[in-house]
Amino acid sequence: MAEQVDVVVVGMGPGGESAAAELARAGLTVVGVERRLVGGECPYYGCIPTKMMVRGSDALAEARRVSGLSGSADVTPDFATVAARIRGEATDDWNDQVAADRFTDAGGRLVRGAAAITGPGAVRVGDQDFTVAKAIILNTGTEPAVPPIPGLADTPYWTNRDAVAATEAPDSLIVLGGGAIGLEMAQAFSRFGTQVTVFEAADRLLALEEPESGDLIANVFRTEGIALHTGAAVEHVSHDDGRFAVKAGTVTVEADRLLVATGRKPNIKDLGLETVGVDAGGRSLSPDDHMKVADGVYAIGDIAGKGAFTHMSMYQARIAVDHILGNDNPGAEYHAVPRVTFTDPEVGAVGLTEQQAKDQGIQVATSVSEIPSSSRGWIHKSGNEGFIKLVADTDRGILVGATSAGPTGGEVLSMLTLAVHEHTPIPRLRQMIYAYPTFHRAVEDALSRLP
Ligand SMILES: Cc1cc2nc3c(=O)[nH]c(=O)nc-3n(C[C@H](O)[C@H](O)[C@H](O)COP(=O)(O)OP(=O)(O)OC[C@H]3O[C@@H](n4cnc5c(N)ncnc54)[C@H](O)[C@@H]3O)c2cc1C
Ligand SMILES: NC(=O)c1ccc[n+]([C@@H]2O[C@H](COP(=O)([O-])OP(=O)(O)OC[C@H]3O[C@@H](n4cnc5c(N)ncnc54)[C@H](O)[C@@H]3O)[C@@H](O)[C@H]2O)c1
Repeated sequence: MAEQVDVVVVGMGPGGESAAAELARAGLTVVGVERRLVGGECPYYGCIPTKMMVRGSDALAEARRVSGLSGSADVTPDFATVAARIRGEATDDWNDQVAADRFTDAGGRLVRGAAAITGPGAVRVGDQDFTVAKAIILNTGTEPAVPPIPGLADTPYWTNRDAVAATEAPDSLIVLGGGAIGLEMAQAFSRFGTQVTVFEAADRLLALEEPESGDLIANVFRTEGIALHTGAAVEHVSHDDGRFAVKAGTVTVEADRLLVATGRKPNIKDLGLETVGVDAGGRSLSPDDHMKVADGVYAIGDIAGKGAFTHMSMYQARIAVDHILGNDNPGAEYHAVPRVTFTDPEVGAVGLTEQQAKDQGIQVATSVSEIPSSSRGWIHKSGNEGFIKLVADTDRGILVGATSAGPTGGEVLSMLTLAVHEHTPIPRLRQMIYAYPTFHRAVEDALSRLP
C-alpha cells in the first residue's frame, strides 16, 4: 500500500537537504531519501574536507614564506593533524547522524535507500511505495568518472573519496586530471611533502577557465616542484609491488598512490526518469527556469548541468522550493555563475571567459592587471602571484566575465560577481572608490585599461 506524502526528495545533497528541510518547515509532509550520507558529496568527500587539506597546506606555505619577510621558521608538516580534523570536525568519521537529526528536527522523515520514480507522482524505495501529491525533487549528484585507460580498473586507485580519508601523505602521488579536484589535492599533498606528478589530457590546466589561469597555476606548481604533463594521453596504468606506473607516450612515472580526478558522471541513469517522459541519456538533465524537468518533477544540483558547485545546488533548491510553495521567484539566471578553485593562488571566475564570449558573438574587449605589480601585491611579496582579467561586452558597456586569481582571489571575486550579475555599466564601476592598498584595487587598474 503506497503512502501518501506531499514531497519526496531523492538524494540529500546540499540542495536536496536544504529544500527538504525548508518544505518540511513550511508544513508539507516531506520524505527525504538518501542512499549514502545526508548532506551529499560536499561535507563528507568534497568541499569541506578538501578545503581543510588546503587550509593546512596553505598554512605550511605561509610559514615557509616567513624567510624573506620576518625571520625564519622551522616547518614540520604532519598530515595526521589534517586527517584528524577531517575525521573529527568535518565528517564525524563519515557519520551523518547530525545532518539526519537536523532534517527530522525540521519535521521531515528520512528514508535510507536508493529511490526511483515508478510513474507520475510515484516513487519507490526498496519495497516502500510513495504517492506524491506535490513534487518529486531529484538531487542525486555525481560519482567519480573513471576513464577506460587499459589497466586502470584493476589497480587500487584513489578517487576523491579515498584521498580525503588518507591518514598520511603518501611519499609520491600521481594525479590524473588537472581540473579543480586534481589541482587542489595535488598542491595540498605536495606541500605536506608528497612528490606529485599531474597528467592532464588537455593542453593546459583548468581547461574550462581562461588560459592565463592555467598558465599561472602551472608556473606556481612547477616552482613548488610539482611535475606537470599536459596534453598527455595516458595509455596504460599498472600496479605492482605497491607501486603505480602510468605511461603516456615516452613518459612513464611511478608513484605510491594514484588519484583519479578526471571529472564526474551524473547519477541519472537508474532514477526511472523514462516513466515520466524524461530522457536520461545525456550528460545532465535540462530543467526549465524553475527547475522542473516534468510535471511535478524537479532536478537540482550537479545533475541540472549548470555548474557542479554547492552554491549552485543551494541556489537551485531555493528556486524549486519557491515554485512548489507558490512564492514569487523570477527563476534561474546563469549569466553570473561564480566558481573558485582553491589552489594557492586561488582562481576565482565569474560569467564568461573571453573565448566563450566571442563564441556567443559578443563584441569583446579584455584587460589584465597583474597582482605583483599592484601596491598590495608588491607589499605582499612571496606568494603574490595572480591577475585580474576582465571580459567586457563593448556594445553594452558591461562586464560579461572576469577572473580574479591571487591571494584571496576567491574573495576579491565577490565585487566582480556583483558587477556581472547586475550588468553594472563600466563607467559606473570606474567611478567607485577602491580602498588602498587592497588586492581588489587591481580591478580598478584593469578597468582603466579597457577601451
Ligand atoms: C573533491 C571535491 C571538492 C569539491 N569542492 C567544491 C568546492 O570547494 N566548492 C563547491 O562549490 N563545490 C565543490 N565540489 C562540488 C560539490 O561537492 C557538489 O557540487 C555539491 O556536493 C552539490 O552536489 P549535488 O547537490 O548535486 O549532490 P551531491 O552532493 O552529489 O549529493 C547527492 C546525493 O544523492 C544521493 N543519491 C544518489 N542517487 C540516489 C538515489 N537513487 N536514491 C537516494 N539517494 C541517492 C547520493 O548518495 C548523494 O548523497 C567539490 C566536489 C568534489 C568531489
Ligand atoms: N573549488 C571548487 O569549486 C571545486 C573543487 C573540486 C571540484 N569541483 C567540482 O567538481 C567537478 C569535478 O571536478 P574534476 O576536477 O574531477 O573535473 P573537471 O572536469 O574540472 O577536470 C577534469 C580534468 O581531467 C581531464 N581528463 C579527463 N580524462 C583524462 C585522462 N584520461 N587523463 C588525464 N586527464 C584527463 C580533463 O581534461 C579535465 O581537465 C568540477 O566540475 C567542479 O565543478 C569544484
